[in-house]
Amino acid sequence: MSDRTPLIAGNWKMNLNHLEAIAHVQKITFSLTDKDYEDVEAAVLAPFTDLRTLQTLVEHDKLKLKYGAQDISAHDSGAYTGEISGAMLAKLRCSYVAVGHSERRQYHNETDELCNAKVKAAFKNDITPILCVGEGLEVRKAGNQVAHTLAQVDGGLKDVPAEQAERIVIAYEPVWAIGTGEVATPEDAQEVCGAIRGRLAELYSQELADKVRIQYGGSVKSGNVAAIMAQPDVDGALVGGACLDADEFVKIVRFRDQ
Ligand SMILES: O=C[C@H](O)COP(=O)(O)O
Repeated sequence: MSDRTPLIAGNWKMNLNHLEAIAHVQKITFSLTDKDYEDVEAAVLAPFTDLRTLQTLVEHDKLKLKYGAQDISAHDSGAYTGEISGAMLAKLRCSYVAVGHSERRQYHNETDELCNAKVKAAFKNDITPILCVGEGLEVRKAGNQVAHTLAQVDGGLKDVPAEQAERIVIAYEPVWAIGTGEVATPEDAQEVCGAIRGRLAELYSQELADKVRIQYGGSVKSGNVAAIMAQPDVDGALVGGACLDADEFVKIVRFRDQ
């Protein structure tokens, strides 16, 4: 049994404006008890426009729910219209930021090199990056999911020192399982999550690899989360669609009861 605290993070994607965010977070946090937070870390990754509201709500009501952003600029500041820097996110006390989500890789052509720069920007500002990796359907059909995903891990962690890498969260999200209802089997998730931990041991050390939390993402729901979380190298879930229903998200956080 590992001593890694599971991280259940809800990625709101481009949903919930700042007013809807208040109602949603109030519903979640009204349900979650101190006991829930003892066992599991729960977080939401919200649109940029919600973050100030979340900060105010969380700090004022002393909520234990963590929050973060869905993207970060690779740059510190300057003429980068539309981008949001790590320093800005840190000022809003974001704990986490997603880096290289497949939707950013697909629609914004984000490369491993850019993801690497974003991982470094997050650490520079003391924000924990959730580095998203995972293969598309063609790669899976060809049986190359492990090699493909490990190459993304290598790229994202290039020149990241051990004292930072030990705090990273890696989310394995097979693209074919995102938003499709097509969930990977627990064995599929374990195969790649286990390989990711093995690669971390090669790149750094077994001790470091044993500290890093590796999430699974892709059509996670209350009905399938327990079997996925039972895998030895799965330490959490990155939840998309199902996290938009507060009751469902709470059930996922309570995966041990499912
Ligand atoms: O970030 C979350 C993932 O993209 C999974 O989304 P999904 O749960 O809607 O499949």
